[in-house]
Amino acid sequence: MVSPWTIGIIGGSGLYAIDGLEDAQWIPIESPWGKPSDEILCGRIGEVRVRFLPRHGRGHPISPGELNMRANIDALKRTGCTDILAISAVGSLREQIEPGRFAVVEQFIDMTRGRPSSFYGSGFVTHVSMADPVCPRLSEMATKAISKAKGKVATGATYVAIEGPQFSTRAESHMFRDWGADVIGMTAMPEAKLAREAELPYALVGMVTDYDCWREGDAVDVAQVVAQMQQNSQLARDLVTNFVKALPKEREPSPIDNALDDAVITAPDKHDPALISRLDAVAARLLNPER
Ligand SMILES: CSC[C@H]1O[C@H](OP(=O)(O)O)[C@H](O)[C@@H]1O
Ligand SMILES: Nc1ncnc2[nH]cnc12
Repeated sequence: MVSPWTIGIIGGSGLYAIDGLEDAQWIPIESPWGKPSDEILCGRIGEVRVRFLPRHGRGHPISPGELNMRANIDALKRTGCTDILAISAVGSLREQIEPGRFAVVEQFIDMTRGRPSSFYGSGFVTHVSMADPVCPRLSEMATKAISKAKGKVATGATYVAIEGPQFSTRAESHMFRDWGADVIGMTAMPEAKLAREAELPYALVGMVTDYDCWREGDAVDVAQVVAQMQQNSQLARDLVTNFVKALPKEREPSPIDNALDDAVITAPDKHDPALISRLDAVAARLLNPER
């Protein structure tokens, strides 16, 4: 029996492939939002359909601020994803969240600037709730999958997204700690917002690669991140396999499946047909209820 789950995996720095995909094929997906980061690796693990997208593209050609996150989320939705598990390299802002540990993210602080952060706008004005930005069900399953892979895990983390591509200054790093952030990265925003706008439950696992620069004498560099990523990449792959294999047979509906209910404020006679046509995948449930 085919599973009701189709899991989108967004692989971050160092995670450019996953293990154990059957019938795997890289498929180019066209999106009205432009070019996704790469083709999507489509296959299945057991009965579960899996869609894998390397966030920065294979070989990491795309910088965080230049990622076309709208195209990425739209493309995952077009391949039938019901849910997204995203994985990111992160710096730690807490002594007890040491490099090598996985941090399951619960909240975000968005310090990115000038990135297209919504599918909606004039002609279809929409305000979704981001109070609880991740799907608790996916986060819990991810936590169990990390533990099963014998990875160390911290839950309930707050992720601050910076614009990058430069790492933070020490003053910023201290400020983010004072604000309550636990981990730092450059990519999960607006990715998580866009997933919510596309009614896709989303969870984020941070792979801690460094202590950023708030500790006396510490400063992060790419070599450090890559070395730690290499040490942990098998664990990250195991976590993905464990996560998919442990999905329940049934998929109970999630409130995030209906995130657009009560979110659209523009009157139907003021809709912009050009925008509506680009929303054919992300707002399909609302716009084509008979599908
Ligand atoms: C290679 S260090 C900085 C780079 O790593 C993280 O990417 P991702 O979240 O896709 O794993 C961070 O956000 C930066 O883009
Ligand atoms: N310290 C850091 N700051 C921003 N992004 C990161 N990705 C990995 N480590 C990071």
